[in-house]
Amino acid sequence: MSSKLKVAIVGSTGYGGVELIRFLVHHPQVEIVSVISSSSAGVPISDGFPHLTDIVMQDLDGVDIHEIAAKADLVFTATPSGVSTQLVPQLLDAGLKVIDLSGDFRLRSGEVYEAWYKKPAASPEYLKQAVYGLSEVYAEKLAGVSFISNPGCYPTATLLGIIPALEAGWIDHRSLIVDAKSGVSGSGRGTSLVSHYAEMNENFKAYKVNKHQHIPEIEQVLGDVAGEDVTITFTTQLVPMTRGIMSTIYVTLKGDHTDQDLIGLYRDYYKGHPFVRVRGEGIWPATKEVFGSNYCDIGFAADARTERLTIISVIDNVVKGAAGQAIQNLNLMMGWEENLGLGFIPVYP
Ligand SMILES: NC(=O)C1=CN([C@@H]2O[C@H](COP(=O)(O)OP(=O)(O)OC[C@H]3O[C@@H](n4cnc5c(N)ncnc54)[C@H](OP(=O)(O)O)[C@@H]3O)[C@@H](O)[C@H]2O)C=CC1
Ligand SMILES: CC(=O)N[C@@H](CCC(=O)OP(=O)(O)O)C(=O)O
Repeated sequence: MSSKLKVAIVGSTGYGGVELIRFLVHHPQVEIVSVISSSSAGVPISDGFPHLTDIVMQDLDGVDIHEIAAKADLVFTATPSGVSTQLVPQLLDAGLKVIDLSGDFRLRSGEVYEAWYKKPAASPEYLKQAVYGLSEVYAEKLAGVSFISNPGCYPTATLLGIIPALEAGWIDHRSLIVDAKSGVSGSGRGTSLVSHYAEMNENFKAYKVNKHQHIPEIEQVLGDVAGEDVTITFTTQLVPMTRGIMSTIYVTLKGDHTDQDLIGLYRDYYKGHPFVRVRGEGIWPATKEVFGSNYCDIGFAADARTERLTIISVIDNVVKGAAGQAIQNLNLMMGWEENLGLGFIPVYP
């Protein structure tokens, strides 16, 4: 009998699900017992994803709660928002641990969720069970819990870039402007006009400006850190690349803080957390430097002339923004080393 943790993945045919498989196959404490699809049950997963040939040869299972509970200890739900709302409560009631990658359980208020996602919210009873899994910030709260709500991709890059300076009182949160760009895989595998090659190639496009569903998620966490309401100006843009998010943050500095001060502050804050890397003075991170990895890389430019600070934070949206952080959270939940199964060097070039 294997003593490994038995995990199932719902949404295993999506970008987040397939990336979970890529990492979990090498995780020393985990066995993937079920890869699940609501539309292709019975089909070998390698039929749809030939890159898994001879590596993962399981047939896809259907979404059957009793069957999942009979096989697994923990379920990753890599499902679209609106699906997890219904699915996760059933999994929890069946005694399973859950790590949900969607936006359905990140916001504490169901009313706020409905206002931004334009979908019915999960019931408050389950919303309050979710622990928000921004790994480096909430590591201690994640140990031993049964239900983690994984952060959004834009919030991960943005919050990791802002929180140390906000907590130290070095920035004026009323002046926060976030200019964020994402690769196209951020919109999932389903075909849409957005990801159509002819629409996206040779194009650079803003969307959901000041209306993006990740705004209340970022504001909720920053409000907790600041101890008062925080609002941000937030522009999201689609870049013609497959993976990667760059969040460029502009904020007014409180006091005379140099790049070296900021580098020291952030290195101290993230000490012991291997996946946040702080660049040296005058070196700003690029999305390629984290491609395929769980790193979040951060660089600074403090400007004494304008009294403003520019923070640049990059992640791979499918890894640190989704599957990688979900596995990091699994490790924290189970009391394992934070980087177990995630020790990949970014793919370069
Ligand atoms: N892509 C990214 O960079 C990020 C994604 N996320 C979030 O993670 C989640 C997954 O995203 P992503 O993998 O990109 O999305 P995809 O669209 O690529 O995949 C979603 C998967 O969910 C499955 N699914 C759809 N409806 C149902 C249903 N009713 N019941 C069970 N499964 C269903 C589909 O598979 P099938 O039809 O086979 O069931 C599909 O493959 C989303 O909530 C997304 O917002 C979060 C951060 C970053
Ligand atoms: C490029 C792109 O389209 N990205 C998606 C991110 C979706 C996502 O991660 O959605 P939730 O976290 O809210 O579930 C978007 O901007 O809506």
